[in-house]
Amino acid sequence: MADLKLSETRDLTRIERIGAHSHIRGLGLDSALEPRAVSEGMVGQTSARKAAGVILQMIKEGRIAGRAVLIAGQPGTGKTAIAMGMAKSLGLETPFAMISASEIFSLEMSKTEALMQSFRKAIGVRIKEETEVIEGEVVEVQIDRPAVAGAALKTGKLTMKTTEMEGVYDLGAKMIESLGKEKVQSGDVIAIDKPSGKVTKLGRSFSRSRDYDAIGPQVRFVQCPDGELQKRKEIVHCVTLHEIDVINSRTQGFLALFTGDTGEIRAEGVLFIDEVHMLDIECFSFLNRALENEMAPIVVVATNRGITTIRGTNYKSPHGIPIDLLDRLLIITTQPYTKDDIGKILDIRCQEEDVEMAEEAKALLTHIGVETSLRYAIHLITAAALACQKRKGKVVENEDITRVYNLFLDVKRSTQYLMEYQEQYMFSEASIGDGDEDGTNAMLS
Ligand SMILES: Nc1ncnc2c1ncn2[C@@H]1O[C@H](COP(=O)(O)OP(=O)(O)OP(=O)(O)O)[C@@H](O)[C@H]1O
Repeated sequence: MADLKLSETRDLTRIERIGAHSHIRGLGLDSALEPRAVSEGMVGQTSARKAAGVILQMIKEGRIAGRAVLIAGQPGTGKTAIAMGMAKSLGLETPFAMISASEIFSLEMSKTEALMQSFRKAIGVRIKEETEVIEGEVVEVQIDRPAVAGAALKTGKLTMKTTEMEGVYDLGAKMIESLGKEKVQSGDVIAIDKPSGKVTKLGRSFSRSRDYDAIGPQVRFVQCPDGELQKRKEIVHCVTLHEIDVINSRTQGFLALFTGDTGEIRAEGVLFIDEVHMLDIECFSFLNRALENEMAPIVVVATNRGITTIRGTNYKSPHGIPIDLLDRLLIITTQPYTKDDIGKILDIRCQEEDVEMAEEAKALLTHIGVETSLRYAIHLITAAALACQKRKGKVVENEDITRVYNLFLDVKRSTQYLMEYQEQYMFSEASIGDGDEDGTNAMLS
């Protein structure tokens, strides 16, 4: 008989972002790195995608050290989408950290400390563990009730089997609790991680498939495992250095993470710094050095600025990036979208947001996208779906699009509105023109 001990474990879960780029699943390239027209959520922007694909190839061959990537292009031309596509193509587990350069300037941390933290969020460590598991079909869970309520801790016995053997294990209170939490009953196939005592339900044994009617279609049936009940199993987790820092700052943190024999393999990660022109000269010099470190993740920066002042200096430079750093960057440019591309991206977003839209309404929305911006048109999808829901409709029609188009202003109309009513706003140019240099009159009125 074996004794099962349960030590406290903390699951590391990352919060998945469901948002603007959730439809991007890769770069949509074929095996020859040629971009497919519409693939993995990606549309158009072919030369930028192809260039990104070549960079991925360099990453995979380990030939990118000391360099980084700059994606330059107008707002809303898919710079973030391409960076996301690169990260997704590197593998689902690839750490991808995204920051906007202005986040670095927080009060709690120094700029370089904050930059360092984001670097650590993008460096992954794959931890290979070999642990002992007990895997088999549950024959019986027997729990002894204490004679007097609350007098002693609960104990019990767990009988498990494989196709070749059967074993009985003593249960302690914690183990009983975790079996209860997973609602384990006889006929279930489970795995128990021995060092931590974590119980995972793998499914129901095929021998119980006649119970099917009673339990419903959501149950997964699996074969009763063969071989020994107790096995050594290899488990691979991918955690970032930042997650390790966080766990490490808690007591007993490391123990929870490293159980059994561990080996480490480093995983490539991607750090995406948006609005890179917001970094200042000190951060740029930090980046220059950090890129030379062999642990550095792939750094992809993006900007929509042209020739502008480098923050913290009086000098101007392309994209507001110092020439020495610029020289290390592989530069990809994105181009404005055609009407056809905008239509296809909107179509993908409708699917992603589960919104059914009539062809005519799609054409209208595409037209709006061309006249205003892709982002604005994407935002109208959810709003139009809500308008449709309100009138108890199932399919978004022209009327819903028109309604939300009139409710929410795009940049052009908002500017026009301000031009017409500027004297009613604080600090408006009009009040400065009137000789009220600091705008106090406008503020007080
Ligand atoms: N080629 C594309 N295929 C599919 N979706 C795209 C493509 N390009 C952009 N999108 C989507 O359009 C929206 C706007 O694009 P994105 O945020 O990538 O633009 P950006 O160039 O980073 O803008 P900014 O300069 O304002 O940061 C996002 O929801 C993005 O996922």
